[in-house]
Amino acid sequence: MPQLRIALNQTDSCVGDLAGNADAVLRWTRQAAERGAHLVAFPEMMLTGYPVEDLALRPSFVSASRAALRGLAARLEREGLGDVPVVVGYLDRSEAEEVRENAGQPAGAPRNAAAVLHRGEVALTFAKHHLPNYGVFDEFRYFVPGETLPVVRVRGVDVALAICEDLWQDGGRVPAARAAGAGLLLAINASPYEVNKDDTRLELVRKRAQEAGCVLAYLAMMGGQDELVFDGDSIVVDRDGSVIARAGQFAEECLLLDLDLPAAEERPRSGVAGDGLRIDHVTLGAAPVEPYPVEYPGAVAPRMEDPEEIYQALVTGLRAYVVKNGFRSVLIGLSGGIDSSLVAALACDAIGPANVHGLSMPSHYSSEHSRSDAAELARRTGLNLRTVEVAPMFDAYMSAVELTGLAEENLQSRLRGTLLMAVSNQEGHIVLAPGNKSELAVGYSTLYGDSVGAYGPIKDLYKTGVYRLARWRNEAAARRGETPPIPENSISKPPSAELRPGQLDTDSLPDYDELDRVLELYVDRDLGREEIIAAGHPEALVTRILRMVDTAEYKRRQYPPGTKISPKVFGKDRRLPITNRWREHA
Ligand SMILES: Nc1ncnc2c1ncn2[C@@H]1O[C@H](COP(=O)(O)OP(=O)(O)OC[C@H]2O[C@@H]([n+]3cccc(C(=O)O)c3)[C@H](O)[C@@H]2O)[C@@H](O)[C@H]1O
Ligand SMILES: Nc1ncnc2c1ncn2[C@@H]1O[C@H](COP(=O)(O)OP(=O)(O)OP(=O)(O)O)[C@@H](O)[C@H]1O
Ligand SMILES: NC(=O)CC[C@H](N)C(=O)O
Repeated sequence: MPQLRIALNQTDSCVGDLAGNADAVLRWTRQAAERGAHLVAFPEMMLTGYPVEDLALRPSFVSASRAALRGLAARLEREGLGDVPVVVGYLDRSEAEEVRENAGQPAGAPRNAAAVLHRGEVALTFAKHHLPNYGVFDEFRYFVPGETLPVVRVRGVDVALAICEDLWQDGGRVPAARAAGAGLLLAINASPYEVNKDDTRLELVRKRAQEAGCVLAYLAMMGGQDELVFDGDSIVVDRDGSVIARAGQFAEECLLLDLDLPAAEERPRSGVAGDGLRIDHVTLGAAPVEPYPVEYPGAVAPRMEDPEEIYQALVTGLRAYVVKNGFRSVLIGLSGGIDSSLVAALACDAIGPANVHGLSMPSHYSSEHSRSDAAELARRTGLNLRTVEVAPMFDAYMSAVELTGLAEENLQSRLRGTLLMAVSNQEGHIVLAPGNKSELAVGYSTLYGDSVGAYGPIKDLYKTGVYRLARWRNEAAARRGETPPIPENSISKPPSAELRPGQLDTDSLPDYDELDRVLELYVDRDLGREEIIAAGHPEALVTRILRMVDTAEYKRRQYPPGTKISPKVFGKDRRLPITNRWREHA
């Protein structure tokens, strides 16, 4: 049986940074080649970053991506790496020639593509066959599908290739790989993180390997792009579905693996492999390979439990947003409450406490513990804290305009928002918005007040989840013998916006346990009022919560982007009209 040493590079890339991403491909390829790899692979759209959204519609960007691909092939050859085939995702457009073969595709339409680079040339290109068009994906808007089954023969093994969604939908490249007699199916992916999705992916990959009848290598992207986090977790499974190797979560790494694979038939199969996919077969001349001293049998990296996994996803998303947008530091309004404290802990873990700045902004109604808990948080984490009193500004406003009730309450919040933006402008930190998913759902925040900011690290985490993660982070620190970052009082005291004397969240909202249970059904599962009541929730409560959610759409639209961790983040996953007279409730 021929042996193939594959290098699955579970790497990060940055959207639009063609030069930087090409450098990364070169760097990782060199390392893999030095370790004797026969086939090197990178994630979906590695060269352009993923998702490129409407950049796909800009011909200049498509041309630049194609040029970068050719440049990369030439560079690999120049640097002595040309003999190792490299599979890399990029943005392409359909060619006139292919249009004739794939009847109906418009010439020049963008393609979510990948190429095999070898000996200075682009040896083979292909496009994703199944395009995802749900949730955060809009690939029908951008791409035309590929209609081939790409197969490369490397050291006597036929390797069929696929891109992400090609595995998620039935038919297409998976059965075609079997029909073509492939010895390995290599799928390159950019699969956004969601809670429990690692389990779904594992089951999917096992099932598809059995259907394809060969070893399946699932290479995942790692990193973050705007609201999306890519958690890594590349997997290789045998044809019977058993796991051979699994990479770590939330880390860039090369999964290097020796595989014994069936030798390809002498004459490559040709024609249509199934589902109308034409086999596009290329035999790559393999370089003579020196016997290599080390073996790479494959290992399964340990899995994280849920709270740790979610916490790491939030850290990864926040770090990626800050760093990729060219910032070094963040600014947070610190109230001593649980939301801003958790955001501060995440920020300290993402970019280091020296780069985290907190502003305590007490007003007339702020409690003493709002100051002391913020100070304690700073002491525990080492972040930079300063205090700016809001009261004098508030008094100046109140002497200029007559404000009462909510207008007066919200003024404090807006003064804080203005202060945060002023310090951001002055010192160059980006402001983090501390709103959680429960607050966003029911509109429990002040427009241009506590909702100001560039990024919302916990916007997809319900309040009950905020408590869970805060406790987990403190316990994890204690287990390691470190100081737990979040003051115990911030976790145990009742939540309050502190905008009027003695105000508590429970004055305006149901108990968070109850609220979050209903929100999960309405927001995340799209159930209607009757179904939610039938699930055992009191009618009056359901009506009240649904009304709050429905009337807060305008606020959510103005909320900053933030890390997606659920299957339904507010924004791309859940798009509702603002002007909307449909109500579930009477
Ligand atoms: N459909 C629509 N499309 C566009 N705009 C719409 C709108 N409906 C109202 N509006 C506008 O929205 C305004 C009302 O929204 P907004 O000004 O936010 O004020 P509002 O939602 O009335 O009050 C803020 C709420 O957030 C609570 N809260 C909780 C936690 C923390 C904080 C904090 O600030 O620290 C606040 C606070 O206790 C209060 O209940 C209206 O004055 C109107 O101009
Ligand atoms: N005294 C304050 N100093 C600085 N920032 C404040 C102050 N009061 C409120 N804020 C800002 O407004 C945000 C909204 O307050 P909110 O009460 O919703 O959150 P929290 O105080 O962090 O947590 P909790 O809701 O559990 O009390 C805070 O997270 C914080 O960023
Ligand atoms: N990039 C893709 O095609 C991703 C779609 C796929 N269903 C996933 O979430 O993993």
